Amino acid sequence: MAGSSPVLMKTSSDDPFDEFLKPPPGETSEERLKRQAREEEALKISMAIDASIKAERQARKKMRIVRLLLLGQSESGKSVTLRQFQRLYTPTAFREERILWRAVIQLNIVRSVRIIVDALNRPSSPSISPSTSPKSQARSLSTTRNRHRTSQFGSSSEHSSPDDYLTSLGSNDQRNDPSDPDTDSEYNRNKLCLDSNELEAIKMRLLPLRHIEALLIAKLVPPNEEEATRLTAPSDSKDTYPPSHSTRSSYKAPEIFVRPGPGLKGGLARARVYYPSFTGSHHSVENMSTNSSRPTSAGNTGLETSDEPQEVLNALRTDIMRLWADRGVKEMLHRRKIRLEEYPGFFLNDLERVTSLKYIPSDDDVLKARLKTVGVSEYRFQMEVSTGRETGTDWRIVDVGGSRSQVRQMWIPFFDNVDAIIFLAPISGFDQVLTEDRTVNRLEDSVLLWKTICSNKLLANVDLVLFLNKCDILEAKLKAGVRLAKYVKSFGDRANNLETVSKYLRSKFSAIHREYSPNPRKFYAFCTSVTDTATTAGIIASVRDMVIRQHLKQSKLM
Ligand SMILES: Nc1nc2c(ncn2[C@@H]2O[C@H](COP(=O)(O)OP(=O)(O)OP(=O)(O)O)[C@@H](O)[C@H]2O)c(=O)[nH]1
Ligand SMILES: [Mg+2]
Repeated sequence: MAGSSPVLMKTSSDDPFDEFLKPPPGETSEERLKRQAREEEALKISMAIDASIKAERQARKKMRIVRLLLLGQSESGKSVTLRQFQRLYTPTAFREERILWRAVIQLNIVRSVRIIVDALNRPSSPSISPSTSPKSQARSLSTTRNRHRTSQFGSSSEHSSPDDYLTSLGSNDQRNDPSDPDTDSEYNRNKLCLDSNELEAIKMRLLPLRHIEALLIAKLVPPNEEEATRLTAPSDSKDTYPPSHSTRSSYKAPEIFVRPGPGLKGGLARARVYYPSFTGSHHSVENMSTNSSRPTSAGNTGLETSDEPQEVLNALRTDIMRLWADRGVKEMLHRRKIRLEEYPGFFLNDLERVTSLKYIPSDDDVLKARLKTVGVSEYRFQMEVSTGRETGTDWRIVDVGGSRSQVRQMWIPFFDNVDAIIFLAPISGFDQVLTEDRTVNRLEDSVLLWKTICSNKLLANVDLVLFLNKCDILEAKLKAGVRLAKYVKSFGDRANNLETVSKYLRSKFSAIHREYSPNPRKFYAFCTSVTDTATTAGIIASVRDMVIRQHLKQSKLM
């Protein structure tokens, strides 16, 4: 039927726009000129729009967005690495935020004191000795490397974390057995340099720290963040975390966390100290800023604060220092394999300074402070220190929670579009187990994770940078006589020093990288102590250059 319409017949054979664009019938020459002027103007506008779209596209191309992902098990040093980037490349924001970390450091100190006091109050347990525990049989990495979630090196940790240690005690029924001849209280009565009256008096005077701990948790943990305050009892370790655990008199501290992003800043900000005056604009990155937080100046070092936790810590510092300096306490901790110096957030050797009323955390303090990450967060910043090719680079660094309970699958969406990954393997943990799963050796967990990351097809073209981290702790441990060969049989009788051990472990990680990478790619590895500002600055600069290079390479491929 359509063919019967003369009009449609006409338009279908000619330009369909002719009918609409042809000059109006009877147009005068004056009208034609006006119309043509209008059409020219419209064309100009249209071309200007096109040009601006093109320019915007080019600008977007020029504005480089570099994406870096930090991966690794819990306590591997991811957040510290992020803080190092902040310290180096957004120093103004980093400096301004230092004061916010004071509450975290206060909490870290309170926890260290509680670990000591609690250990003093407990009878010792022969079953925790690595030599007597059946679980402590060291097994070689090579024989069990393919088994998931099994104890390769023994679940008894020679230098376990506080939670490991206290939990293993908690599961021991001999704890309150009065017939146990080798109790620490007995030991303390006989051997402490502080006499028992002094010791009891100190413990009594330290009691207000419990209130301070509760206060700090209330300040740091966002409202409605229940998970942050509950005791972390992984479902697969019921034996060591019985449900009745929280009602015990034993101290099993939940690790305080604040979610990254606004949660982190908000939590820190709630715990901030108010100074009579503060300065300045805030250069913080977008997702770290909160409406409620006005940064205090870290420069006001001469001002005293009204901050209850700081005042209480200041008032109790002599007692804390006496406790920590006491030879008997040291011996007791040594016998119990509690190496507080190696725990995250250790500040007991800096008490004089960090409990001062005028205390402002230093860069090093911020890097040493321990605050667990939960969730995944993107940290955005532009380098304040922008030289040459870094100009205009917009960095996105993703920091994730590394514990197994953090569901590591949450990492996967961040694999897309990533320029490089820094994978942190804390190699000092060769004789430790995971806090969240005490059947898994920390080094083994790192190796398995590394294997997973290397073999991931989504990451086939992503450069992987390996930080064999916590080399400072590793060195101290090796010097103290802890032998790698006991936990990694294949290490054999090689020299038990930092150089040999780190080289050996590096070669193992390199072999996995070679074997499991879907495509051949370069292997970058550094032995790091990311809390150390001097050595880490150079490493971070190398990583920055490498990431930028990789980013440019990827851009050209696109
Ligand atoms: N001595 C020493 N301590 C380190 C090193 N790296 C990290 N730490 C400390 O270890 C603790 C844990 O570091 P984080 O950066 O919080 O660990 P994380 O990987 O972010 O852990 P999650 O947030 O639980 O996934 C902190 O108290 C750090 O100060 C290191 O190389 N040497
Ligand atoms: Mg973290």
